[in-house]
Amino acid sequence: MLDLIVRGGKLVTPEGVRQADLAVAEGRIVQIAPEITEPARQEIRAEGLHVFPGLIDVHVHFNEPGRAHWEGIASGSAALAAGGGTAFFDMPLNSLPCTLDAPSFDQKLAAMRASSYTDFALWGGLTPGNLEHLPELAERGVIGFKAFMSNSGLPEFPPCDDGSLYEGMRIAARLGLPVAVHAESEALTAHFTQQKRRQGQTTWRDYLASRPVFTELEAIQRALLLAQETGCKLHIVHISSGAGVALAAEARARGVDVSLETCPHYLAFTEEDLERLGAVGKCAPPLRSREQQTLLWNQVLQGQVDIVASDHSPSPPEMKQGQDFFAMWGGIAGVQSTLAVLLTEGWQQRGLALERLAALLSANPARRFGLVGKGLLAEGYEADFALVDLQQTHTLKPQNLRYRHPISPYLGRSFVGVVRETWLRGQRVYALGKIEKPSEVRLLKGTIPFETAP
Ligand SMILES: NC(=O)N[C@H]1NC(=O)NC1=O
Ligand SMILES: [Zn+2]
Ligand SMILES: [Zn+2]
Repeated sequence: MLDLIVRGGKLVTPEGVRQADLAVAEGRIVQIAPEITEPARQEIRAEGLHVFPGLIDVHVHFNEPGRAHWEGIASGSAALAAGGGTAFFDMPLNSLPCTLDAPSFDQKLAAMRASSYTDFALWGGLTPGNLEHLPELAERGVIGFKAFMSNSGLPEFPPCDDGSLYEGMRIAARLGLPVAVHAESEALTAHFTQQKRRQGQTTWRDYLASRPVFTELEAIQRALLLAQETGCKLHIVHISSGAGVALAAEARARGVDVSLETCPHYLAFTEEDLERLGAVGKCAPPLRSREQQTLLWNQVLQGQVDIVASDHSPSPPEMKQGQDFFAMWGGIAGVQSTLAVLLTEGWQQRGLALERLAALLSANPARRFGLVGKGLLAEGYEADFALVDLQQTHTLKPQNLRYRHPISPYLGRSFVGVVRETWLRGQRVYALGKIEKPSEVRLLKGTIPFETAP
């Protein structure tokens, strides 16, 4: 007996969109066919709806333990599910302690198991002070190591100097795990920041001027060189500029093992929007010019960007206020809106094919990080999916947001598509505004072997 049949939905598969029935047993997709006649315990009618693979957001900061007043695992993962997501990779910082060794990993894992509505993976931190702890983090099952090349905004997570990044990449290469970098030059951004602040220039325009595109390019270039030299798998998070993507794509063409991530906010906003958004739109790297955004969109459409992730990094409202733009928290709250942004700005407005959209949000994250059985609507894969009505539109209101604080640059914006339901391994976790706890959530580990020859 089957557990579930999803009837007559338009399935978004790598081969394109096709209308079919989808059958689930024991949490997996067991059959996809024009008409499934076997009996099932439950049926859902999906005629007129699209069925997307569940989003896998490889970049969020849910900040728990320690800073649940900024966000939280329950609120953050509920927001993800409300946006069609079924798994997230939590960053090793903004939580207290940061995920820098085995005990802090264990603490975060316990918090995740207690509160998450979806599956998850954990990034371990790579900082100058924890190189000797990388092997124990690998044994625990981190998905990779995250390093900052510039100030993280938090003293407890210091950036890597070149030497530490090089050594960390050597260790990561030996362990078979990727290194993710926040690529902005500390030397240059610190220089421009001090220059501006010394002159009392602290507006949003001054903040933009302190982090020009070339400060991102310089760090990307250096990370690529170090990855090439050490043989480490590199993932560049939140590339904000078309120029940055071009640089990394060139290196990939020469054989560097690098994956490229951008975020919905770089695709949805430009620097001119900062005047209106204020601190709600502050992030690092910052929003870019229309020209850089156009280039970035073309690269997304041409398949040069691998992954779109939210970099959801909110703070309490009081940290987003004041006169000094440099002093405010930098981070965008967006984990609930990724699919909505790509459907509207990508599919509707720029002709991004739905199967390419699903590759950016689900299949590529699963493939790059070795999540076997995740990220596709195909037989044998886990039954993680979202039912989406593309006939409907919606305008994002504060009461729709499931975040700890109802703050988001997308408030008031209209989007095509409404997520009706989200299912994790054959269990409904979200339906029409209501969130439900699944019987089990899992720590996802990559299948890359972490003990390879030295
Ligand atoms: N610490 C932290 O979450 N920083 C993030 N925020 C942001 O805008 N960029 C980041 O790297
Ligand atoms: Zn970052
Ligand atoms: Zn981040």
